[in-house]
Amino acid sequence: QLDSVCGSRGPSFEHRERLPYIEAIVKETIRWRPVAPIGVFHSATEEVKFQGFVIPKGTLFLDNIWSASWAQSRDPALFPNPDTFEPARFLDAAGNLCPQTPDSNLLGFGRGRRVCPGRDFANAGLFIAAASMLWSFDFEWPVDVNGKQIVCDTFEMEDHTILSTVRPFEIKVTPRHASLEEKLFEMLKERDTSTSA
Ligand code: HEM
Repeated sequence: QLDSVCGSRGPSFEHRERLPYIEAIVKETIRWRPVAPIGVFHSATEEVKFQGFVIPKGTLFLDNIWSASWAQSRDPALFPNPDTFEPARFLDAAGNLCPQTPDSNLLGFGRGRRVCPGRDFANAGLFIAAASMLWSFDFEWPVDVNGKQIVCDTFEMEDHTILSTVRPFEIKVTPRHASLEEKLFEMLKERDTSTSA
């Protein structure tokens, strides 16, 4: 899809609507491994009574996004084989984004009035990063001296205060186009000219 839509010029936001598989990769990534497990701190601006509890003014709250999102994003009724990374679950038989699949935006970006206001910007950034990397390179697991693949355990997560990522891992990266470096510089130059014009 990337090669037929973007050809030798590389992906840009103009291609976004015609790259539903890349959009599906982004949605599946947000579902599969939410990166902000506890959201950000909120505080009660006044005393709140909730389900028999009195929450004093000034109480700090953290939304347990990991637990809520994880439980929801692992629900096999919503997402069959939930532990498998499967972007196609967000596509219909014709390969278009499928509105029936629950939106993973609801899983990784919080909820309610304090839902992440940067989610469209984040999704756009993830789209262009995924499209550009996959257009530019092939990615494979490296092999050890016996030719056995060294596969990263994607359940081994690391905490970084409010963020959670997989541990550092190695990957073999091979350019998919001749003279890739020159092509990438040309693309950047073209975009600089079109944005400054
Ligand atoms: C993949 C990228 C991102 C993820 C997964 C993410 C996720 C989240 C989550 C889970 C929250 C907490 C919601 C809550 O506590 O209820 C949040 C809050 C927030 N995010 Fe993001 N975010 C991302 C990118 C961004 C970007 C790019 C921006 C800004 C350009 C941004 C700005 C904010 C702000 C300002 C809040 C606080 C909102 C509030 O408390 O009212 N985020 N984000």
